[in-house]
Amino acid sequence: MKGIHFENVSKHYKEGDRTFTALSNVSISVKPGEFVAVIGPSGSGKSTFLSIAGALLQPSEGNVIINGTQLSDLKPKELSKLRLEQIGFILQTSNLVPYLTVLDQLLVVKKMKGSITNEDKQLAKELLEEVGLGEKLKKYPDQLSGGERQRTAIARALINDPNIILADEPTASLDTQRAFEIVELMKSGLKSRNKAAIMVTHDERLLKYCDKVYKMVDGNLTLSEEQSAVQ
Ligand SMILES: Nc1ncnc2c1ncn2[C@@H]1O[C@H](COP(=O)(O)OP(=O)(O)OP(=O)(O)O)[C@@H](O)[C@H]1O
Repeated sequence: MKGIHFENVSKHYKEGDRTFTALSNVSISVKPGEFVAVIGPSGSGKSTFLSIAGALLQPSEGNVIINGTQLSDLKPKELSKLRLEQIGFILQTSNLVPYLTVLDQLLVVKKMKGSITNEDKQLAKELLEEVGLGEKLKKYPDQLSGGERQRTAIARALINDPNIILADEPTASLDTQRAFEIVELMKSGLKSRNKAAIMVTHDERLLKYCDKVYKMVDGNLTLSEEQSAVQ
């Protein structure tokens, strides 16, 4: 089973002697090449869902399967390895390391897996060129615009050739034009590489770029009826 699959996943948080259900029986499959959006009001469970998809948080019940591997079968070390190799994260504020250049933001991810080869450097440069940052390899995050920082984050998410891309409000800090550019870039990057991608967003203008739109309401995930057309 390629891609990412949730089978009846629930997450309960303990609050004193009460239990709060943040995710309730969520089932979803995102296949390679599919770009899925999850929308929903604040507090509906989107971050909890994305954290579980990214193997950062364990579900209380149910199974998460990434490329055929059931996450509950893995030991902590194996989970970290899977996170590094199979999942690319793009976060709201890009989370770049302030003292690393654009090129090094990508290479540091490679370094986590071992030493950096010339091929790694070549690949990092190619990815940065693809996202329009070929001229900015030596710049630091504070020398970049918000859109350029998100472009760096997209290239970084792709450097290990992960199967799954998870994006949490990737356009939150951008104006409309930049937001569209970033989502178009994400879409072309993941479609050309056949990645399964999930984007959590508040911004309904971005849904036209997605193949399917799911709504999260009070921890329940349903396919939205106003599903966007496949581009
Ligand atoms: N560690 C925690 N302990 C207890 N409750 C939590 C915890 N994390 C989240 N919650 C609760 O679970 C619910 C879902 O939270 P979550 O952060 O997943 O929502 P969200 O849809 O991402 O919201 P937002 O759009 O505001 O980021 C909320 O009611 C939140 O208060």
